[in-house]
Amino acid sequence: MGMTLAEKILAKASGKNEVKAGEIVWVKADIAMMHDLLGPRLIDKGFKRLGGKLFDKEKVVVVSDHCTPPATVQQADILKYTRDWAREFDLPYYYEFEGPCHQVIVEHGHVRPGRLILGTDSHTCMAGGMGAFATGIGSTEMIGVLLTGETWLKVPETIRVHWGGSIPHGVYSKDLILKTIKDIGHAGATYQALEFSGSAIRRMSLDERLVLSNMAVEAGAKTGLIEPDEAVVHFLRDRGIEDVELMQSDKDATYIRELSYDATSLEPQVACPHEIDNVHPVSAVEGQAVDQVYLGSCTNGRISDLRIAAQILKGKKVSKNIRCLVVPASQAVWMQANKEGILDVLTEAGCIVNMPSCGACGGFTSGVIGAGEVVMSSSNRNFRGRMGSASGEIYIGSPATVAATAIEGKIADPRNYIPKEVMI
Ligand SMILES: CC(C)[C@H](C(=O)O)[C@@H](O)C(=O)O
Ligand code: SF4
Repeated sequence: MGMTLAEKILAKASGKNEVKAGEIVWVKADIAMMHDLLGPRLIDKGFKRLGGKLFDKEKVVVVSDHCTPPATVQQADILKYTRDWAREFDLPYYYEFEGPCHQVIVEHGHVRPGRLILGTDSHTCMAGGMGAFATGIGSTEMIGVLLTGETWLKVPETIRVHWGGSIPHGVYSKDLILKTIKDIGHAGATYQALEFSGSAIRRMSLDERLVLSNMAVEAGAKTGLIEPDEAVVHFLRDRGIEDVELMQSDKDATYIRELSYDATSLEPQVACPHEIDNVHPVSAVEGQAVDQVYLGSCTNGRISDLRIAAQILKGKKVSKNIRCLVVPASQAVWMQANKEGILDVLTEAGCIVNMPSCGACGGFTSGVIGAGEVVMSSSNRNFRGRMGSASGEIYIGSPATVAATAIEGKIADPRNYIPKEVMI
């Protein structure tokens, strides 16, 4: 019987020829990833009590991103703890101040098609956009992975999400995933995998694909996969990685559910407070006043996102009534944006460019919101208190919607600001 991509990767990770949804398998991790907040400081005691020997330090990646730069003494202590731990175990892959872990592990070539990636963060699923089976696990579970390199997983059923047609002017992958989550619901794909397919997805850049897989968990999914293709091969080849296996779902694979859309008629979408599936077309919320806009995060802080924002904001000014924070998703993105003059364009327009970090996205550092403040954000979550005060309100949309909103100080339709010929 045919297998889905998720089943194929888990078959490989469990050393079997075939697995099927519902089966419980022991799997070997190709990468075990932790970050500062849910990493060493939480696992160290238990890990050492059980022997304290890493299964393979080449497969362990630690990224300090949530507490960078530290806003409190407690965060500074967490950073120091994490750094000391990485030194104690002589980890070859410890990254600090480089940006959110999910982006950093992609850029450094740890994410490859067919790999099983386990991380102590819910958005680990982002790596599925490169054709890996990637999922978040708890810190306690990570102790077992660090000691043995293994864990058990139930093979998930797969929902196929097909986006045919072509994406219209002013609409982006963020709009596709918001519409998808609206229909599935924020818990509608619990313990299932999403697999994105169709002509609209095939034509997307890797940057755009990663937005879809990043947000799979917002529908409750275990992971979000996209069949890897030449774009992934080129990306890895640029990083000196040649040996890339392009696995695909079999034609006769079984899906638990199939959703089919035509992207051609999609409008920009906005998730309204306080749930990510409370999604409406931008026309329904246009004019809603905001206090802050935030362009960043592992969801939508990549170079293509910054390019879109710069196209919209070039020669214009951010509304005087708001703060506009721009946070590149990594140091590499920051440097590329600098080289292209994007940071100048954004700064001249009145944006504040912060260092790559989880800071404002999760309400940890630089950029938290106060009581009753309203934000338009390019990130992935809008529950109460996510970015600071529990009485704040968060709207989520594409980088283009965020940039257009920055100009008006009110939620705005990006299609009014993008020259027709500019598409990514
Ligand atoms: C801090 C952590 C619990 C968290 C996650 O796991 O997703 C964070 O990265 C987020 O985006 O909310
Ligand atoms: S969603 Fe936000 S807080 Fe979570 S890893 Fe990404 S950037 Fe960091």
